Amino acid sequence: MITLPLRQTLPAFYIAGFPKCGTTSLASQLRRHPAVSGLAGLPYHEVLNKESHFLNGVLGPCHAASRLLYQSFFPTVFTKFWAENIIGVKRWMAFDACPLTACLPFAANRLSKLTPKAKIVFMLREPARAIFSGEIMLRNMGMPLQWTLSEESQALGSMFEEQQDETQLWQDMAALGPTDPLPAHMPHLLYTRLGSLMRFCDYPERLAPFLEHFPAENLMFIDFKEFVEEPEAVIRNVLDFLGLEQHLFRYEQLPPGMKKYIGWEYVAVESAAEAMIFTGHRYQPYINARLHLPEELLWLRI
Ligand SMILES: Nc1ncnc2c1ncn2[C@@H]1O[C@H](COP(=O)(O)OS(=O)(=O)O)[C@@H](OP(=O)(O)O)[C@H]1O
Repeated sequence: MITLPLRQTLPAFYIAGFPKCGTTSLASQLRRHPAVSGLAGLPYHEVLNKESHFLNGVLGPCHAASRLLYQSFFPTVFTKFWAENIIGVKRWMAFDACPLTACLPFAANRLSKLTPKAKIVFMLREPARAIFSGEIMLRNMGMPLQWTLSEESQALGSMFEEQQDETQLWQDMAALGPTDPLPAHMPHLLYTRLGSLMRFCDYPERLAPFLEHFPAENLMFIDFKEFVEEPEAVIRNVLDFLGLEQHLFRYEQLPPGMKKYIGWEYVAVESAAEAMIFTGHRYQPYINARLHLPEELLWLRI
């Protein structure tokens, strides 16, 4: 709070999603550009200077709209001064790479009020693999999930059935005004239910509010596969999209951010490779059929 008068910045751009689609890796690469800063967070974990969770209610359900509070996440005027006047970059910019943003139906409206000129990058990945990656992350964090994509399940259909409280949550989130308090149980339901992860991957529905609130030329879409295969080319496209100087960025290969580690004690999984193959084959067609991916997004399939 003491430093708040020095924190006058809101994001010039977002990596708004989607969860488990390579957002941490892209954010780490962009932070290496001298004109770019992430959050002024803590150094202990790769996500702490990457994603604010501001719209997810990290400051409490009533504080997910305040410009001043959002500014408190970003670096002070000293960082901007240093970058622009001493290093000599054209324009210094901060960004938030909270991948849940793209999943929140009220986010586009709020971001358009806070930062109408912002540019927004979305990374998309084949849904079954994104969901499986999410499951493993949550299990590794000790989450007692009631569902799994890693085991032969007789109840394939019912496992994917959305529960009433989830359906209600999505209706409530869609109806939120720009400064309304968030539903109190929102973070819990979003992080624990398979239905939520399925909704996250309903890319056309999730992207619709962003297309409504931002001009199309401010939005960029990245195929996770392309990012993995040609990282430097993709990053350089992002630099162009953001108007960042190419010559100030030197590409270096980094370890994949938030990489899956199958280490929880779960009897059905014998190896990460086996679990991946099994998941891809068994659930991928089912998930895609339920999501009704339109023609334009069929490239996401394995
Ligand atoms: N360069 C590269 N090559 C291969 N795979 C990569 C790369 N960068 C990120 N990843 C994979 O992306 C997954 C993590 O995505 P996110 O960083 O968006 O996750 S998070 O939502 O922020 O938790 C996570 O996927 P899984 O390993 O399947 O869990 C990362 O391994």
